Amino acid sequence: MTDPSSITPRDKAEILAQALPYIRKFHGKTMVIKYGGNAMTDPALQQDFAEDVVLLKLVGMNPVVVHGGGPQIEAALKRLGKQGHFVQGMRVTDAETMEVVEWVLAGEVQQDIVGLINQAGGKAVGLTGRDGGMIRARKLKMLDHKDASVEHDVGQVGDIVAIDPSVVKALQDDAFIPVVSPIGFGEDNESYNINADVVASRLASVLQAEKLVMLTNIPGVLDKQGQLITELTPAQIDALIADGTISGGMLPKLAGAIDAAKAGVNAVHVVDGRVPHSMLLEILTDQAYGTMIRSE
Ligand SMILES: Nc1ncnc2c1ncn2[C@@H]1O[C@H](COP(=O)(O)OP(=O)(O)O)[C@@H](O)[C@H]1O
Ligand SMILES: CC(=O)N[C@@H](CCC(=O)OP(=O)(O)O)C(=O)O
Repeated sequence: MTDPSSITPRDKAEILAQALPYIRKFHGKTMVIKYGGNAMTDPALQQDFAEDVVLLKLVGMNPVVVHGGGPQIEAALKRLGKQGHFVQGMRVTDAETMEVVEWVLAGEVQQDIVGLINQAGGKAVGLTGRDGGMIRARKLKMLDHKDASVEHDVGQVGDIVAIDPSVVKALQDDAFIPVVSPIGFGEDNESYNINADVVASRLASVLQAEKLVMLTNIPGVLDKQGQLITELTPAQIDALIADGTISGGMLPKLAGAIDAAKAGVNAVHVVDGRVPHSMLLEILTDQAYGTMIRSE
């Protein structure tokens, strides 16, 4: 993979010229960008991210940002003397944790991203799954990956029942950039904490997005030797889960990626968000970054 910091002016001109067919091809298309909490730790990178999102919008695409915030929730819990706990990549969410999740995701992380996009010249609007009745959820019934007779109680973690994308579409049509926090609502108006990868994947499917780009803190999916795997099929992913190569936060990411690819999202990529402008390079150049997930 090319390190973008080593690109010369001549390379830059080449990249700009290369971008034209992609700009034409993706005009009017929806790009769902999952911005992982681990990819947003550096302020300079956050600003680059916001500028890239605005650039996509200005050249005629429809970026939709779904953000995470796992490390930021973790830090807030620590300040309250609470220790976070995960089962198969999902945070065990009791009532107090749910309050922290809502306040950190919708109050802090989302508003930071909205502010940065607006500063970069875009018009971002922050939403949770409650807004416009977007994300209906119920309590997740989580079965063990290795032994399906074992069920884990992960508290107020949501399983998506349905996504109504009309609020996102209305905002897109009015030139706004939606920034979605992964919080759903239940039948009794209770809140659910939903993994941001799951929300991004489902939203990409429902919107029939052209691409789903998941920005994280690793070059892509790695094999047992730590080498980057550039392409993966569902069968290969199953094998990597079974032998323990894929674990933790990569589990919901890849489950979501497969679902989106199968639902007709043309390209699903897991990309290193710590590399400046990796999302833009992925969308607007010939260069492939990270891991692409295929539907078969
Ligand atoms: N085979 C694998 N390849 C790459 N990352 C993996 C793999 N298995 C587990 N992981 C973990 O998944 C993490 C990415 O998921 P996560 O921490 O949830 O990030 P994000 O906040 O971007 O969603 C990586 O940092 C890594 O620790
Ligand atoms: C159920 C569940 O695990 N929810 C996540 C929501 C945030 C998230 O997904 O953040 P990242 O994308 O940064 O990992 C959590 O509480 O951490």
